[in-house]
Amino acid sequence: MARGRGRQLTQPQAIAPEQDIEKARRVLGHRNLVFVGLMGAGKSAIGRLVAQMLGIPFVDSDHEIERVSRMTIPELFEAYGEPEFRALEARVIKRLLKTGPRVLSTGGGAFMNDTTRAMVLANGLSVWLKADLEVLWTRVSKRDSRPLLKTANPKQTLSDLLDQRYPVYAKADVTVQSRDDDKDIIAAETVMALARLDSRQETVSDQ
Ligand SMILES: Nc1ncnc2c1ncn2[C@@H]1O[C@H](COP(=O)(O)OP(=O)(O)OP(=O)(O)O)[C@@H](O)[C@H]1O
Ligand SMILES: O=C(O)C1=C[C@@H](O)[C@@H](O)[C@H](O)C1
Ligand SMILES: [Mg+2]
Repeated sequence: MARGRGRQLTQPQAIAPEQDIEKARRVLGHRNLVFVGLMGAGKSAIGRLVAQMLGIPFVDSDHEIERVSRMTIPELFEAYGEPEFRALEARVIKRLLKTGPRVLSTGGGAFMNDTTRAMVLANGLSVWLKADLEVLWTRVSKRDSRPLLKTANPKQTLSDLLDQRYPVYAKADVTVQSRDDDKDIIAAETVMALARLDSRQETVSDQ
């Protein structure tokens, strides 16, 4: 009993308040909650948890691309190159955005594509999971499944991508800091950030 209380006291943010979950669902409506951000930011891991918290389905565009093409992402890059991959990614995301509500975690480059970004901004609610280079590097260096990081100096490549992409990811509707805290905490913070959008709408319509 005492142990249970202790856990609650040390991790209070890991559970979003029920009224915030309700507000977040209301804000989302029938749209997709679209996670964007660099490789390793946690779009897939946190997106899945947020979907569980909101009680809505989860889909990952990288997995969906692999499912429809019956190829892995490294194989697609190898066989067709990045432009073809981006075109396929845009088609898959366009289709996924038609069904909601759900959580859609995208591949790291999806929101950089003008067509995909315009579709996401028009039809979804976007969340940028923002993380520091060191956090990202610790995570992505554990696996070598990212074709864009198959370079002579992958950490420098990741740093360059961060410089290029962060101004564009910043166009997302909401930004949440991803860091080495418990994944449930980051997921709960996302839900609470969505709930705050609902309060803003109420404030505006009340005036
Ligand atoms: N808050 C966290 N604490 C610890 N590990 C985390 C956290 N968030 C994510 N991770 C881990 O980091 C790794 C990368 O996360 P994930 O695959 O979700 O990133 P991603 O943004 O989907 O990357 P990609 O663009 O390559 O698909 C995974 O092993 C995941 O479990
Ligand atoms: O950041 C990127 O451009 C990518 C991230 C991954 O999720 C994959 O979509 C692919 O490896 C490209
Ligand atoms: Mg992912």
